[in-house]
Amino acid sequence: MAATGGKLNSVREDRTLTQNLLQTQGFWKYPRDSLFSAPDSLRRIIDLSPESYSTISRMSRKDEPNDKYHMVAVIFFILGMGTLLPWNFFITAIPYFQFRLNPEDPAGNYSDLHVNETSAENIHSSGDAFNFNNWLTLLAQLPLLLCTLLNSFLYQCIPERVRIVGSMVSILFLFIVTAVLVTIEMSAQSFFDITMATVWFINAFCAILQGSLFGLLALFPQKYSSMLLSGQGMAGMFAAVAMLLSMSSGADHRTTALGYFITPCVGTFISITCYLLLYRLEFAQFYLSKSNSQVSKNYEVETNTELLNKEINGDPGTEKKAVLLLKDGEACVAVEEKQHVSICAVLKKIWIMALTLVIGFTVTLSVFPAITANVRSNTENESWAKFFNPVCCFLLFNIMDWVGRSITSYTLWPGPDCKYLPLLACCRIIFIPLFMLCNIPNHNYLTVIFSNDAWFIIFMILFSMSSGYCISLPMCLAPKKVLPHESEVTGAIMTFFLALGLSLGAGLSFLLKALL
Ligand SMILES: O=c1[nH]cnc2c1ncn2[C@@H]1O[C@H](CO)[C@@H](O)[C@H]1O
Repeated sequence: MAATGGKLNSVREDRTLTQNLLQTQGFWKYPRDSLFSAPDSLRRIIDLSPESYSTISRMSRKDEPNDKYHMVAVIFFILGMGTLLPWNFFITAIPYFQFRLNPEDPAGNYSDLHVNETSAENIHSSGDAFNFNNWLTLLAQLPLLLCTLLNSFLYQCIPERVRIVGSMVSILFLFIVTAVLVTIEMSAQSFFDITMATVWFINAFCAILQGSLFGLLALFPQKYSSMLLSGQGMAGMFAAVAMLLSMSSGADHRTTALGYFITPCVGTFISITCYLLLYRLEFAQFYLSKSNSQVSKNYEVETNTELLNKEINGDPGTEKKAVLLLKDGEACVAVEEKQHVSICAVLKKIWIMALTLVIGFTVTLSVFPAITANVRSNTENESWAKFFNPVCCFLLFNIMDWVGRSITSYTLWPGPDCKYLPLLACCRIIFIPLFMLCNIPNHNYLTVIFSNDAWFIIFMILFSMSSGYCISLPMCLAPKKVLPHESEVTGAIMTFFLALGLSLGAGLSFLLKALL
């Protein structure tokens, strides 16, 4: 009895010591080296076999690999780009698609689209009969919503490698189809139908890819998630630069479009190679092996449960269990609890963030790109008019969106407890009428008020920067509102609301287009 009392006191001492060091995620965490110095008494209580102890010692001290040349970080950046290449390459090529859907001018040069007054009007009178921008936005975002839901079931029955490689190979195939379509002559209706089917499937695979990659990232330290998000932001800039390069090549519209669509084929191929390479890198293998229960068992040692559980539970017979394991390369004493996560309880805590995210994406997608892609320059300068929309709409949006997202690395104003976040996000609704009153040819009901190009540029800078910030802020704040064991569910809920906001915005764009 006396001996037991002594041991419990030691645990208490160690717990205070380690709680002072670091208390996160239900883990009493020991910085790697302190496990082997400070908690001797605890090691006595934890019934550690010499074999297990040496495994942990070897793993945590010597065998934890480095991310050599930041290879794994770069790979996640490229994979992030890969997930948003389809969406960005399709929206940036809107002028090309509008040209193909304009049956009255099949031999024209789509690079001249913004210069040639007659051509631009044709696009609005005939090409837009298909409502191309709106359908493109809707048929890209709806499968995202559906497949994000589907992926939450698929992950149980299809292995992650099959899902990731399978979706990337399918995306590559569909991009090849899009590039081949450039060279084939066909009726506008057939071209529209095939393109829309391609957009639907390519974005469905993209959603599975995105969901699976986020699942994979849960095994890696936080830094790697930021790399993937940065890569996603870069995809839009990549598409805009590819469009500008192909337009400035001076080639005819077919060659220009072919060159443009071959770029994402190469990009997707590089993404597939990078993903396969990931499994060969020691650093990645180290984290990926955590998903393999066989391997992780090697690093998890059950403790002298009866004794320690009495201490952690207060009374015996509850579901808590003490284990020694490795987390992020550090040896930890963890209290494993069977904690039941209620989606409703999590939703109650994060609904303000979820609503802000939905409003942010709804406002953005309601006008970008469906409305903004139609804005034309009102200058006489031909070269400026030709590059106006690709530069001031797509390139500018993607750069400033990325800047807005990056601001959240420095400040999270107005903080997690602000109840007015959705109201702040609602302020962005003002951009909807502002863009609708810009220089868009063939207004039906509205008139052009902001005809000067400078207005459009100013609106675009404010709109895209606030968009990036409004989207990134709730994504960063939501995990701060929940308990550590609820963070995985929180991530899944926020991904669902992200897709919901994108789809609502895409739907709303039809209404706004009709009001133009
Ligand atoms: O699948 C997606 N996941 C995350 N963000 C997306 C996705 N599709 C579009 N956007 C975001 O929507 C805005 C307009 O293009 C951009 O911020 C882009 O990153």
